[in-house]
Amino acid sequence: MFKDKKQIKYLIIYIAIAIGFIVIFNYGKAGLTTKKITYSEFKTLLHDNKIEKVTVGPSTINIDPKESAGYNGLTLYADKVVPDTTLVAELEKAKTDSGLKYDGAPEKGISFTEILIYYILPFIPIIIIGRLLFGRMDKKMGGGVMSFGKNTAKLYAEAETGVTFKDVAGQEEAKESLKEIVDFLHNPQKYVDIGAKLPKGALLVGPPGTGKTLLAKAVAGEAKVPFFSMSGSDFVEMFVGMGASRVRDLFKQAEEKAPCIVFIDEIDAIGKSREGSIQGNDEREQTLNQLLSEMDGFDSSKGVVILAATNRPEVLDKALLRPGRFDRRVIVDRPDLKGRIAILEVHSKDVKMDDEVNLEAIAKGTPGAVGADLANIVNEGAIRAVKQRRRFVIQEDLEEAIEVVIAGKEKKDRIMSPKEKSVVAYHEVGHALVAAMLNNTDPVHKITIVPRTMGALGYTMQLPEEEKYLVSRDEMLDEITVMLGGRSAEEVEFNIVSTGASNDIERASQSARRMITMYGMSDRFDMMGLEATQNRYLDGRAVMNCSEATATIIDEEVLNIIKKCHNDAKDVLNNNRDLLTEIADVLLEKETISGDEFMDIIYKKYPEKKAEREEKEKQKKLLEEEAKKKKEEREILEREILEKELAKANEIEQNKLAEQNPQNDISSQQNQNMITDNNQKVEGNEVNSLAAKDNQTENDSTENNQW
Ligand SMILES: Nc1ncnc2c1ncn2[C@@H]1O[C@H](COP(=O)(O)OP(=O)(O)OP(=O)(O)O)[C@@H](O)[C@H]1O
Ligand SMILES: [Zn+2]
Repeated sequence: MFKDKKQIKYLIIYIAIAIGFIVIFNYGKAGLTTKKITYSEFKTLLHDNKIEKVTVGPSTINIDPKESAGYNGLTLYADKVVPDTTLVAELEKAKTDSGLKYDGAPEKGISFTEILIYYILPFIPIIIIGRLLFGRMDKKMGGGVMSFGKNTAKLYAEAETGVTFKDVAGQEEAKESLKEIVDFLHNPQKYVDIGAKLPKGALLVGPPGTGKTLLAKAVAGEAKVPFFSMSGSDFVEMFVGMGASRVRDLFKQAEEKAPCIVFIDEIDAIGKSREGSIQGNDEREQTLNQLLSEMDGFDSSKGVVILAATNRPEVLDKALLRPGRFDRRVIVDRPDLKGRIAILEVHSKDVKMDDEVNLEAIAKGTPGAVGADLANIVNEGAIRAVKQRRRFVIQEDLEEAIEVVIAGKEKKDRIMSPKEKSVVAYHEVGHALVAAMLNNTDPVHKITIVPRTMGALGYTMQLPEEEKYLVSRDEMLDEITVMLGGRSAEEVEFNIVSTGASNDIERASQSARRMITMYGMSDRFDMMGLEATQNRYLDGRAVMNCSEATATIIDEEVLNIIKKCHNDAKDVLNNNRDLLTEIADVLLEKETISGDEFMDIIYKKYPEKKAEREEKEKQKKLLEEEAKKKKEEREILEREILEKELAKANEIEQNKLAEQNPQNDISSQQNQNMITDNNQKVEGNEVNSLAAKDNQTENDSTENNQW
């Protein structure tokens, strides 16, 4: 009920004020109109004839003094302590002397007026203050203690996000599909007039950190409309029925502020499919139903557009994806090389960089990284520059930042025994050497045995020479062999096995399994699909799709692959014991060696490898040039086709106009312009769809053999 400390603080203040009021009122009862005096003082007043009236009760005596007694109208009372046998005689005497009135009274109960004054009245100001306090709190924090249903909780509203499409880099396809929504928000009437059905919602789908939230904000920013955002998990937080009422409130607010963007992050938290859940989750279902009916209910011509983000589109309820709801799907995938360069550029805009900094190299070194990672790398680099008292970020800062983001900070103070250090060195060189000797592997970029905070005792970094969208069977096998090369080196050199290879083993087994179950790379099962990806955008988790008997055979096949690769790795290392020792010694001495240093040692023994590498690089350059030329040719061709079509369309249109209206030259001219405009738009779209790449991200792009 109390969501944070602030709320508890308010409650304490409230109670304190309440107690204060009660004390004041009760003090008033005791001390403001009555005064206690001693029994002897009472007797003195009585003898001096200064009393108007006395009422004798079982335990107290109430006294109304005369004005001459000087008590300013206070009522007095005294405790009746001792049995006073002469009291009645004295009262009788005073009655004759000065007309005193006296009476006996039973101990009286509390009268209704007293209850009203002393016990009810004080609560009125308390209630008023309480309402004021909590009312204010509601407004500040939304949905506070006194208004459970009213939703503003965690609703995050921005009048203007200030984010534009320029801030989102490398998501060109996604931006293209969202531009339409921006245009619609700018000018809904245009669409209404022509009778076009307007988009109600779009679903942004992609892995975490690729910029879905950023894109949604950019749509709002470009259209200059308010941005409401809420996370799916906030809807299903508190009590049953809350979620639905929050949805209702959210839409009510949005309609008041239309045109605007409503962004629901993690929509899978409420939008999970209702089928298949036997138990059912009433709260979530209610919330989802409310969302569906709100989406159906609102009038899209007002200009409310709902954007939702998820990285698990496959679990969403089909009803959410039907026309009129989230019928558009915008893929926000991991950026490719070009995208990564662009993202790095965006984030280094406000960072002072040395002229030598090569962002392309950084982008090449981070296959698989998403926008959030890259933003993080630039920032880590800047922090490192500050630490080293430099005014500019240099390439080295960024290189180091990549490693910090991948493997954690260096832990130079960890002391390892020389024996352990040597095991780690051989392990890493094992990975690197196997990679260098096999044909279908990525070049080694760096080998290090400086421990890192994220558990790595050392690692070997390989970087692909170019963006890869497809991985062949041979490449997968060689990759597995490289992963197993670390442990193999320990065996070959020390004839021991250690716990250090657990991560290698896990990844190798996973790759081997996928080869069989998902990629159709085994003879035994041919192209039979045995596993289905469940979670393409999150972690690629898969579910088995076969009988138990088959699963047993799959295990056998996985084991066969692993055994073969393990043996291959050991063979490579046994054949190159000299290199293994030499490089391990260098690594133990230097702790980190670069890919070039490493390859130089290899080239001494295998000069032909050097020639091979050079040949490869030459080929690559040629290919690049060819691709560039082809692209230019294609553009020229497209332009020619377009021009021809344009001319044809103009001709037809002109002929038509001439028939209809032979005199009116001006309007025909105008129409011609319009046609040109339209055609230009077509051109833009065509170029774009041709440029759209088949962005296949199946390959495991992190190639760091952590130990
Ligand atoms: N394409 C991009 N261009 C520029 N910056 C980006 C891009 N993608 C991500 N970022 C950076 O990463 C941060 C996090 O991105 P964002 O929160 O939008 O990711 P998301 O896809 O919504 O992630 P999640 O699914 O975890 O919510 C952004 O604030 C931004 O700094
Ligand atoms: Zn390893």
